[in-house]
Amino acid sequence: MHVHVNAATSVDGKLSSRRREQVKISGDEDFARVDEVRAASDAVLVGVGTVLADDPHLTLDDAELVSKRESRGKSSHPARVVADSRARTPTDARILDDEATTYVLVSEAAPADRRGALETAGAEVVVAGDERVSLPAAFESLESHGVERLMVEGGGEIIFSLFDAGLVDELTLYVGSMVIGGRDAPTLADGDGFVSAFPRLSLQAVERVDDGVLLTYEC
Ligand SMILES: NC(=O)c1ccc[n+]([C@@H]2O[C@H](COP(=O)([O-])OP(=O)(O)OC[C@H]3O[C@@H](n4cnc5c(N)ncnc54)[C@H](OP(=O)(O)O)[C@@H]3O)[C@@H](O)[C@H]2O)c1
Ligand SMILES: Nc1nc(=O)c(N)c(NC[C@H](O)[C@H](O)[C@H](O)COP(=O)(O)O)[nH]1
Repeated sequence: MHVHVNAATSVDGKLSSRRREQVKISGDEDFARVDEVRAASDAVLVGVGTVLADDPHLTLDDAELVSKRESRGKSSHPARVVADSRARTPTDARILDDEATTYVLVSEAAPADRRGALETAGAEVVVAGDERVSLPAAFESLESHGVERLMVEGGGEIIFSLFDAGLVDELTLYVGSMVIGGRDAPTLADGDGFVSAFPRLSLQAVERVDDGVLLTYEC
């Protein structure tokens, strides 16, 4: 499976503010590019932290991209995936509407009633891992459902885990020309952080987009 992480940060590496509320870092051109990356993917993944903070929809905004997918025999939108060990996704989350298939990756620790509630709300629940979602095992399961290209839209906890597990193939990072600051504001890669064996990336392209910079890396 090809795993493409896309994110937008401030110049100081923050994904949002210390309030963990969504901050519009990208401009129109970058959001249009994000829509194209979504359209080229079989599924789009976020961590449950992003679902709780942003309540994202993760479908395509551009009707032309929807028709192009349909003409290629694909579903109208990529599937949506949330990594959610304890099945905390609210049943009224926007990702659980019927516009696209939604997989909720949970661990064995997820309470049975929460799993059931998510299934009733239309989610396909995938169990992988004991306490926390095992990303390698969950990705194998997604592959068996036909997911060959996976886009990851954050946040910082899940992105760290993906780098830690060596699962990232490509990173596109939009750096907006703004400072967010705050020692408790989420960054591109949070988790425990690395103290050695830092993942090294190979810079492929640097491009001016909106009033910021788009960096493309092979990982
Ligand atoms: N600017 C951007 O591009 C962008 C993109 C996305 C999000 N954001 C911002 O980022 C913030 C949310 O980021 P976040 O770091 O709090 O949340 P996150 O990475 O979206 O979700 C983290 C949660 O995912 C769950 N998870 C399940 N399996 C995991 C695993 N193997 N490794 C790590 N986590 C796993 C954990 O909860 P359980 O232990 O309960 O499973 C964890 O707390 C919000 O402020 C949002 O606005 C910004
Ligand atoms: N590329 C990007 N630039 C930003 O400035 C920003 N704040 C996000 N944030 C990503 C986060 O996951 C959002 O929740 C989804 O981008 C919302 O997706 P929807 O429009 O609801 O489909 N992503």
